Amino acid sequence: MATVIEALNLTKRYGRTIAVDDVSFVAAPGRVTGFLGLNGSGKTTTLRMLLGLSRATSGDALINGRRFRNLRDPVRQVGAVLEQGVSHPGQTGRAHLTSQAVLAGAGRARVDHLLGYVGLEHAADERTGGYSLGMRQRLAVATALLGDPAVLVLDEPANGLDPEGIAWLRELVREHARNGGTVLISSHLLAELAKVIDDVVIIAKGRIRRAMPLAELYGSTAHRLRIRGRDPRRLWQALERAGGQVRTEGQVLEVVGLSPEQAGEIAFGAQVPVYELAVDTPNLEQIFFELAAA
Ligand SMILES: Nc1ncnc2c1ncn2[C@@H]1O[C@H](COP(=O)(O)OP(=O)(O)OP(=O)(O)O)[C@@H](O)[C@H]1O
Repeated sequence: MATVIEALNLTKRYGRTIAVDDVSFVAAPGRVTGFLGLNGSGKTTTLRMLLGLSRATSGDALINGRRFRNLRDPVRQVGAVLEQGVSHPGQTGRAHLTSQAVLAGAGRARVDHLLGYVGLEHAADERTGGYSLGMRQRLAVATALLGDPAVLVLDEPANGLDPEGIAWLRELVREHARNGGTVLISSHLLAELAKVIDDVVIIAKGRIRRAMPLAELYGSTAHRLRIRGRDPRRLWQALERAGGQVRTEGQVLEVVGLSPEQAGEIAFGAQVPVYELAVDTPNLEQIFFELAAA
């Protein structure tokens, strides 16, 4: 069955601090939802409530309509990679996975399959204390997948992964969603995250700033032009007269509020030869910082 993650007016207070303030969003099946926030914005607190590790002050965090603690067989429904994955350093990767497999009702064949799937087959019998951060992340991903859950909650899963590992993770996440699964993923690697997510939820100071498809977020953001001409001052004045908002980076003007066609015509009308005109496509990092700082 398709499984939805829902936060409904979720609030968490620690004394006078409101860590999470009336947060609502949905992560839908068949889609990858990015959860973005600066340090201290309330991401981890939200995810912990979702996973039954912390109790909401008010509101609800639901997986398929139920609170985590009311889920039947939670490890078969939800797999999670949280920061600082837990494995005993003296245990081998295989032993760790095998002990966790008992909880998930998974057999040895599944353990072997997952060790291969996450690329740890060669290190499976080494102690995890000797694993690199990236290898520990791979083991955490394997652990999350043990019960073959429809929902994956991944908090900074790319930590410590090399470029190959990041590409592997991207494919894993996309495939999970293609197969109808629900993925909620947080990462501070925004350019990478933008390649993998369908929907975006941005949280700042405990409150949701945006929750929408990524394409819609891009569409709602003003495109920025970069224009360089022979006489920047004259060009600036002409663009402003036509309603553009202009900033400058030395010789290059940054313009919001005009199309490239309009800017080109305005420059022509002002008799300023244009040497360069480019449209900056909105990028997640830029949009995020503007929203997170506001
Ligand atoms: N156990 C706690 N007791 C008191 N305050 C807390 C506790 N846990 C979190 N907070 C506060 O709640 C706010 C949100 O913290 P949270 O860890 O959820 O942020 P975050 O977005 O996950 O940050 P990071 O990216 O650094 O993990 C912060 O102001 C933090 O100091």
